[in-house]
Amino acid sequence: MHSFAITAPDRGMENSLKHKVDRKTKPPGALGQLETLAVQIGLIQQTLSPSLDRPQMLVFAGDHGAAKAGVSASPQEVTWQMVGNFLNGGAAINVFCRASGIALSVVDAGVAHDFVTVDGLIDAKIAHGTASYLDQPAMSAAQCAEAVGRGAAIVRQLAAQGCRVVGFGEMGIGNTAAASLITHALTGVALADCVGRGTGLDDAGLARKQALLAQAAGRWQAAGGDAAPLAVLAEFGGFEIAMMAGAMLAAAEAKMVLLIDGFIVGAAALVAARLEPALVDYCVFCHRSAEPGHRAQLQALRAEPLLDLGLRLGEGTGAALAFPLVKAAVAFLNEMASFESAGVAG
Ligand SMILES: Cc1cc2ncn([C@H]3O[C@H](COP(=O)(O)O)[C@@H](O)[C@H]3O)c2cc1C
Ligand SMILES: O=C(O)c1cccnc1
Repeated sequence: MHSFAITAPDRGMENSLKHKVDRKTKPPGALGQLETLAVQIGLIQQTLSPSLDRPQMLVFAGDHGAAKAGVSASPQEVTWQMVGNFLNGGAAINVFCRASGIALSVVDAGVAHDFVTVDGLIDAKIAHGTASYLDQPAMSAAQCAEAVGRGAAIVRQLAAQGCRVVGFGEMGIGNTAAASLITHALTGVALADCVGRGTGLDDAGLARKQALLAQAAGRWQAAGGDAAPLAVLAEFGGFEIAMMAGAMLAAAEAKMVLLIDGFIVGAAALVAARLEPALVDYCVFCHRSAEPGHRAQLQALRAEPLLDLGLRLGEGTGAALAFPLVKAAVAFLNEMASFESAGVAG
């Protein structure tokens, strides 16, 4: 397995950063979570004047064998069709990345479709979709390791180009189901509390999804219930989640700021953080998803998300929407007057 050298940022500068924040022309603590964010980013970059160079969104796409069994309200073809929409600039994530000043690339981690080569699409396809975890592990250990490695390689290339902040998004019909199983297996929270309506299942659809996922969790338990992070990842998939986990590990290793989106990206972050706990120090948890299982992830990671807008879209939309706040945190640290420089008593 790949290894990643991830250490928590050195806290030696923390007091200087806090002092800089406290000397700004405002009451102490008045910028709330933005103050915590400014200190976090200063620590990640080990500077009192951080900069968010070359922000990049990576949208990882993959298909799920279990999608055909009816774990989603939407048909599997929507995955590749939405990839086309991303490449044409028409999806929500395109709009929000443009609005927030983030470049966007799409990664084919394992979509069940053959794409033509185009700008903006990174071909890292492991296979045409995973196997169904209703019958067997979604992927082999070798495929899982390959996905993690390819995700890491993509981010290392970005780091070499000077990217300091990377957002994570995803597309894959059926991937809320995979995220639910991963969350259940890694946190121990009851499966029923980790399963939600995804793209919009009705009550009968939700009951069916619950039953199918209980079957999958039962098969895993019967096979020994190995709860090691990579075992869980290979068991339930998907390729986009595995590739994101590798990309996140490489991003933390490169001391980038990681913008974590909602429930599915959160499942990848949970896997990565179980492998390398210091990863969370590099993560900005951008929003709280309306998917109920997101709560279990955030609690397990002791994360306080920036936004709570009732979003349940994925694609990286919550991360792109939160990025202006991240920029604002860095901007106030760099640009706001201090009591001394402004001649204000404080
Ligand atoms: C048109 C459309 C656009 C999307 N963009 C993101 N998702 C989101 O929905 C999927 C997960 O939900 P489930 O597990 O229920 O399939 C993922 O692809 C996710 O990114 C979409 C879903 C649809 C239908
Ligand atoms: O929070 C998410 O990532 C999410 C929720 C529902 C559907 N797709 C994604």
